[in-house]
Amino acid sequence: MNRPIIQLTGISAAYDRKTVLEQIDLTVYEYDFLGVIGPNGGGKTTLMKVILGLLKPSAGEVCFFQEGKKVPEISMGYLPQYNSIDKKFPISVYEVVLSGLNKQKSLFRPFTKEQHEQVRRIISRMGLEGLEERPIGQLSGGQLQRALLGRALVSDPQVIILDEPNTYIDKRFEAKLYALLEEINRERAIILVSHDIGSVLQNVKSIACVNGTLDYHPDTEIPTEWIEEHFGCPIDLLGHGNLPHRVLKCHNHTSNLKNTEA
Ligand SMILES: Nc1ncnc2c1ncn2[C@@H]1O[C@H](COP(=O)(O)OP(=O)(O)OP(=O)(O)O)[C@@H](O)[C@H]1O
Repeated sequence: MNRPIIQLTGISAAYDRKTVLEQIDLTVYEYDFLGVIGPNGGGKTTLMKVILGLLKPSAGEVCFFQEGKKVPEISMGYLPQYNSIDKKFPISVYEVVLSGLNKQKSLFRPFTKEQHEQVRRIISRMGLEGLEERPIGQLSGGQLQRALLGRALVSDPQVIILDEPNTYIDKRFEAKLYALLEEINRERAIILVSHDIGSVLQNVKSIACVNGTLDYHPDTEIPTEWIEEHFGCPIDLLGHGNLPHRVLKCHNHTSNLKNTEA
């Protein structure tokens, strides 16, 4: 078994007085490919914000590990939700990818030659050559997603967190995206938030279902009956391959925080 890199223990999170996540335990391993699924508003993005350190949990602990030793932080790349991106922002593909290195840049110093080379390598790996100077507002959904994936990857982080990377891309590009993610997963862990349970089950190694609480499944050998019993979230299941198309029933999480004021 690979070693843990991220460990969440007893995590709760709230906005103002509204509790969104309660008593979450989760371990992410080296070279893990964790699919995070759950209904709208279930707290998936909030969980990612807690992992990224963008939101302080109201309870619990987030620990990081490197080569089996506890460390204060690990490097993480983040691809935010498509609808959180301002497509009118006047920034080119090259600048978007380069911005993924901001944390590694010395203050008041320009980017180094090596950093620019790294940006060019990633642009080529993402299949975006020739589009370097194009403003993001003039990209297709798939091209923009690849630019954002390049931004998440350019710093060579230990884990990348992708929040709905398949939004607004067609099924043909989705297959390419998963092929690319499989390749990336040979080098680092991936946490993938997605509504598309069918694709997630086919591509990831482990599953976390988030709906206020978290239901973890260490593999994806999940029988349909198990999905019905445990994943009973009101999510559209867009089935692929052997998975049937169905809309799931009510969820079986131990608590429903939707209307709970902490
Ligand atoms: N900044 C915020 N301030 C107040 N409430 C918030 C904030 N962000 C999210 N929420 C609320 O927290 C709950 C969980 O939101 P979150 O975005 O984590 O869910 P999600 O599972 O990622 O949803 P979706 O699938 O729709 O992206 C929702 O009820 C949402 O309205």
